Amino acid sequence: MKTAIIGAGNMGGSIARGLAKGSIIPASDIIVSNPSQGKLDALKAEFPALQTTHDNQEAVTGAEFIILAVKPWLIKPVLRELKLKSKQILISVAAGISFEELAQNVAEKEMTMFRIIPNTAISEMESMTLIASRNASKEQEQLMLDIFNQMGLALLIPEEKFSAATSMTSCGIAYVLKYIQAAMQAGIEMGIYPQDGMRMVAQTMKGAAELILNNDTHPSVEIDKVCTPGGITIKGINELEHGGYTSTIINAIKKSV
Ligand SMILES: NC(=O)C1=CN([C@@H]2O[C@H](COP(=O)(O)OP(=O)(O)OC[C@H]3O[C@@H](n4cnc5c(N)ncnc54)[C@H](O)[C@@H]3O)[C@@H](O)[C@H]2O)C=CC1
Ligand SMILES: O=C(O)[C@@H]1CCC=N1
Repeated sequence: MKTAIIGAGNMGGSIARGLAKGSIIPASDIIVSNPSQGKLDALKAEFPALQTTHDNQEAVTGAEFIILAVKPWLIKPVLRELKLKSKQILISVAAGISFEELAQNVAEKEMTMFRIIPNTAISEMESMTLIASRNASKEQEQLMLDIFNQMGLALLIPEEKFSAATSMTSCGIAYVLKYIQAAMQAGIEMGIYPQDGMRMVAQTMKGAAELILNNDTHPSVEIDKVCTPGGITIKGINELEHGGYTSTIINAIKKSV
């Protein structure tokens, strides 16, 4: 399944690496296009079978999948220059660019399209990837889920839920990292070295995520297990609430929509 990736930045580069490491699309089927050479050289050094080019049209010619991973404001000009065939499958990574806008910029308006939103943990094969489809068969949807489930966890959702879910997951990873940073700052004030604190908090966060994902439990159940009546955790939990923790997170996630 020849796959063209347009843009070799954070997303395009990570998707190329994830695909090449996975078992569905071999590296020799992947061609990545980018204007500058450095990122292409880095990809080629890791996966010698992968092909690279500076010419977007050369990349997409004959490709079954075309993954658009340029900045949102470049989607329109890049798409308008491409000559796409009705049988090709267009996959856009651009946040905030609707199927309707994509369709307006291609000749084949009814072609199969997907929108995907990974987060930056895709570089670790631990992305939460959102997928929406347009004019796709069940088999094509399943293939997309299979591909992106190899790079973490993938979920197919309707396009109208995309911006809310993007805020929770793709922007959300920055909010989660912000918690790690804040907890580290507290540790530093109390004499914990930043490098030690970073590992302590990151492993704590990974453990919290594993508790939820492995047991299908609810955060309130897990929080209850930590909070000994009259103990120390509930003092911190109540302080978080006095400081508007829950409300601030709700507002932050809604602000990014
Ligand atoms: N960074 C993130 O966390 C996420 C980004 N996205 C979306 O992914 C898309 C790409 O974002 P990033 O990878 O972060 O940006 P980036 O700036 O790291 O990568 C974009 C790449 O496109 C290349 N490029 C520029 N003009 C080009 C052209 N005419 N043809 C081919 N390549 C060209 C750039 O040289 C660069 O390597 C954006 O649309 C963004 O909304 C989606 C989810 C998460
Ligand atoms: O901040 C942004 O616009 C991009 C899209 C989702 C995550 N980062």
